[in-house]
Amino acid sequence: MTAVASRPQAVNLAGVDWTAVEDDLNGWGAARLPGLLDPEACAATASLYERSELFRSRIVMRRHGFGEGEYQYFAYPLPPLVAELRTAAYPPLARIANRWRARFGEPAVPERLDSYLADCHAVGQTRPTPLLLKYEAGDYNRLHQDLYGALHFPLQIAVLLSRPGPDSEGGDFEGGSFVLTEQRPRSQSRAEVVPLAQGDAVIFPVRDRPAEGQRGPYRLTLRHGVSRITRGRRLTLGVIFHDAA
Ligand SMILES: O=C(O)CCC(=O)C(=O)O
Ligand SMILES: [Fe+2]
Repeated sequence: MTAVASRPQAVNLAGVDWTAVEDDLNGWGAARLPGLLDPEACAATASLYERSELFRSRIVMRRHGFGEGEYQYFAYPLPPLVAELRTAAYPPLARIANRWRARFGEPAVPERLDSYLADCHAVGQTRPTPLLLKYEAGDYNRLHQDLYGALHFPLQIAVLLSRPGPDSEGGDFEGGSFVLTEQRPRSQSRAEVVPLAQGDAVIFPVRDRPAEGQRGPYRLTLRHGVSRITRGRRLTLGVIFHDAA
């Protein structure tokens, strides 16, 4: 058993104010969860990157034009901490997602992750999507959307596992900001940089979010990425709720 497996309280979701999360998502397109993982859980999760038997595939970003750096998708069964985070964060996020879907007259997604994944599996989206990303100095992640088939859950989470800051202050890396862009239809994009400390999470829309126009709701299109890492190494845990085709 890993240290992660033996600490079921490692995911600190109990104190989250989901109303504030929803307000932040509706207000500016992202919500920060400070200290979702403690430093020990961050280090234990980051160390999983070396355990290739835990993953179903490894992606070298340059080969696909995605940027510089690499990531690995976990295999099922997910490590306990990752499974716990995906399962526990799903219901409150589904409630937010369903209020968004209702504004467009779309049917609700299931209230529980296992039911939602059954829907994914029924349309051939069976491969797990939670991932660990690893960037070294000079690496970056181009603005993108994590869509893997016809079904997508509207929200996702990324957790910073490394310590930002200069070496002299114990930081693991510098640069490497989490960036979101948001585009109105037929308009220019707005960028939002989300400052993250080690263990902080950011919740953000996978593809779009509703905004209220004069003739009813319309969609703002979002993309996310990471600016260039200028020193050191930066690891992230990505939690995507839909499985992949
Ligand atoms: O490394 C990051 O902060 C972004 C990761 C990402 O693209 C994702 O989790 O989908
Ligand atoms: Fe992503």
